[in-house]
Formats: sequence, C-alpha cells, structure tokens
Amino acid sequence: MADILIKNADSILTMDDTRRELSGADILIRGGQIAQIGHALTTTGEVHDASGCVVTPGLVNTHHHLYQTLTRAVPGGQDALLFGWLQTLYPIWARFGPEEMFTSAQIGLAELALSGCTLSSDHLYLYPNGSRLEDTIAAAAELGLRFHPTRGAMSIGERDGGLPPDNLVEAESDILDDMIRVVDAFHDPADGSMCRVGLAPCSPFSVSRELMRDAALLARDKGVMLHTHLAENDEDIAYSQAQFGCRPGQYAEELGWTGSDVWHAHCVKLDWAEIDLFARTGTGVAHCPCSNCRLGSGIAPVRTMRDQGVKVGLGVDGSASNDTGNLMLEARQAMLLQRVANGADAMSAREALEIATRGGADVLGRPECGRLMPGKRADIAIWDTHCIESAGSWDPAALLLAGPMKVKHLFVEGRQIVRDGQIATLELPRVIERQNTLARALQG
Ligand SMILES: Nc1nc2[nH]c(O)nc2c(=O)[nH]1
Repeated sequence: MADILIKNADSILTMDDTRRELSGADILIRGGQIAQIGHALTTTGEVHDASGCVVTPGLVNTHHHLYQTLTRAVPGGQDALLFGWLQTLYPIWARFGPEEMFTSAQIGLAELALSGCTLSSDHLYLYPNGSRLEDTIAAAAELGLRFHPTRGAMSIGERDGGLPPDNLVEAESDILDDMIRVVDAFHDPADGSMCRVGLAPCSPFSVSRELMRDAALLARDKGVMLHTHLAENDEDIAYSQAQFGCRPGQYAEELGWTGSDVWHAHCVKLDWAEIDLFARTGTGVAHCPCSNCRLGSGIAPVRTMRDQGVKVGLGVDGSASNDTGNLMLEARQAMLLQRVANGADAMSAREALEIATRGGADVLGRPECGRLMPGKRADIAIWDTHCIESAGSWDPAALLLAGPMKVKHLFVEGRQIVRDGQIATLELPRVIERQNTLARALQG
C-alpha cells in the first residue's frame, strides 16, 4: 500500500496524551499506521489536501444493534418505555433471517462511516431462522470498518419469567457452543485487528444467572471482552430488585461482570456505589444519550462517572430506539444532556469529542485507536468546515457546536472508506433499495 499524506489541515485534534491541537499540519500514513504528524511533510505517494478541514481520530461506537436499522420508527414502538418497546418489536425481529442481518448491518455500518466512525461494536442477541454472527461480520469486512461483533443471547423467555417471547430464546448449551465457535473462527487479538469478538448475554431480564456466570468464565478463558445492557431505566432496576434482590451493580459484581474486559451499555441508573465499583474495577460504560432520550430512560450520570475515573465511550444504540445512527450527533447529544443535568460548563465540545474517540477506544480495549499519534492505527476522519454549519464559526475545531455532522473523507487502517462524502467501498443506493424492500416485506 502506497503512503498517504493528509496535507495542510486547518486543525488536527490529536486526542493524544496532552490533547495537542496543531494548525496547518500534516499526517503521513504508512502501512495502516500513522507514521508522522507535523509540518511540511512530503511523500511520493498519494496526497489529500485538507485545507479548510478539521482532522480528528475516527469515532468509536461502543454499542449498537445493527439489525434494528430494519425497524426504524415502527409505529407501535414510537412512544413506549423500554419493556413495552421491546415487547412490540420482538415478534417482528423473530421473522429476520441471514439476509435481513446482512443488509441491515451494511446500512447501519455505512451510516456510521458517513458520520466519521471507524470502529464499531455490535450487540446481536437474537438468531432467528438461521441467522449467524458472521452475517454482520461479512458486512463489516466488505465495507472496511474495524468491527467488534458480540455474540449476544437470550435464554429466559416469558414462560420462565423473562421478557422475550419463548420462540426467540435459545438453549444455554447451544449459546455457549456458538460462543466458542465464533470466537475460534473470527476473533483476532492482534494489535491493529479488524475483528474482535465479544460475548454478550442480552440483559439481566432475558438471560439466567448461570449464563451470565458461564459467559464470564468463557470470556476469561478465551481472552475476549464481555458486554451487556445494565441499569438502563427504572423498570430494569425494579426487575433486578424483584428477581435477584439486589441492584444491577451487585448482580454484575457477583457474576464476574466487572473488570477492564467488561463494558456495560446505558448505565443510566447507576448509583454512587456502583459508579465507584466501576471506577475501581476499570469497568467501561457505553453511553447512549439519544436512545436514552427516545425511550424516556433518563440522563446517565456521565459527569460523575468521568470525574470518578470510569471509562466512558459513546454508542448510537440500535436504530429502533434512536432512530438514527450518526455518531457525531450522538456526541453532541451527550454534551447537551450533561449541560441540562449539570449546567453549561458541565461538558465542553472537545470533551464530548474525546469521549467519542479516545474514550470509546479505551472502553473497547483498543489503545492503538482513537488518537492521532505516530505508531497508532490510521483511523482518521476529515471534516470540511467550509460547510453551512460552520459558516461564521469563531472556532471551527469546536465541531460539536458548529460543524458538519457528516464526514468528508474517512480512512480505516489507511484505507479510504468515505471519499468526498460518499461511501467508496459499497454501492450504497443499491443497498438502500434492498433494505427498503426487506422492510416492506416485514410490514406485510
Ligand atoms: N436500548 C435497548 N435496550 C435493550 N435491552 C434489551 O434487552 N434489548 C435492548 C435493545 O435492543 N435496546
């Protein structure tokens, strides 16, 4: 692969250890990594003029359910709280198969890429009609995004006191067998890996204690990360108190679900002791502000989490509860919500962008991503600030206050995925048409 030089950027927000910002600077990419950052760099390779642009690390999405892009704005679920929303959607999701999983992942990942995302996780927790984790892995590989798919699962149906219908849950022995299969087949632990698999029983109200414990033991045995939903709303806390006689933090701790290899989605309702537990154990949080607003779940205590040293990243969450998948908008929403809760100086535009980049990379155990420094991976977003959203801005680098919400160019591992605002690796109009055909069939 030839060297690539990103030349003469108005600003580079490095998100390095001192959060350096450079003006009129260049980045040299060599072999998927950042070789140099500085001024007046040269190359015999490809040159991208970045004048008029702000350059940031690629954004990192720490929580998604890609399959849900096929069920956006479903009328019965538009105005419901979490449990009612899920009960409306489960029967629709039960009709998905491999094609739905693949196409919806293409759409969800392309949408993320257009918003500057270079690394995404996904939480696929239902496998109807022959669906498999590799349906989504194939979509990510084709598009070229760095991917952390997680083998989710549901095992406690309505019959046994869980929330999902019985036809959507799997036997726990089958779940564990498939977890082993997908880790062995697809997990790459190497530095710069394009695919890392995690294990992700869905939520305390849809799997047993035994599956939570066994998944944690298996993850440690295989050296992969653990992910689930935790403390998402008041219903979730009430379920925990009623079924397990404790709060979600205690439940997680007792079953081995704390540590630097664990990240929990939402955590809207964590109390002070649980925040302290997460900070002490290095447990990460995927903060999903748009979904939390959409489902009326509440405002996660992100200011307190960050002040106490909890690792926090951002997640767009599934598109049935967002209903978009734009990670820049998610970062802006995170900033705005903390200001609603804690005042106008509670979170700056730069801190929210830091959470969306470096913060997410740290949550996913990828310190080689999410910052622009020599030796780190060449995952880079270039934002054109000659756009209407930045016109008149006194600080174009404050992207989340007055900046584009779509990226101009995007590189993953040095490969160009978005060129001039368009997906370069996929014929997107054809995929959109296919997605709409599948969505119409699900409505029939
Ligand atoms: N926001 C969401 N929360 C969830 N909990 C659960 O069990 N599933 C979901 C989901 O799809 N979205």
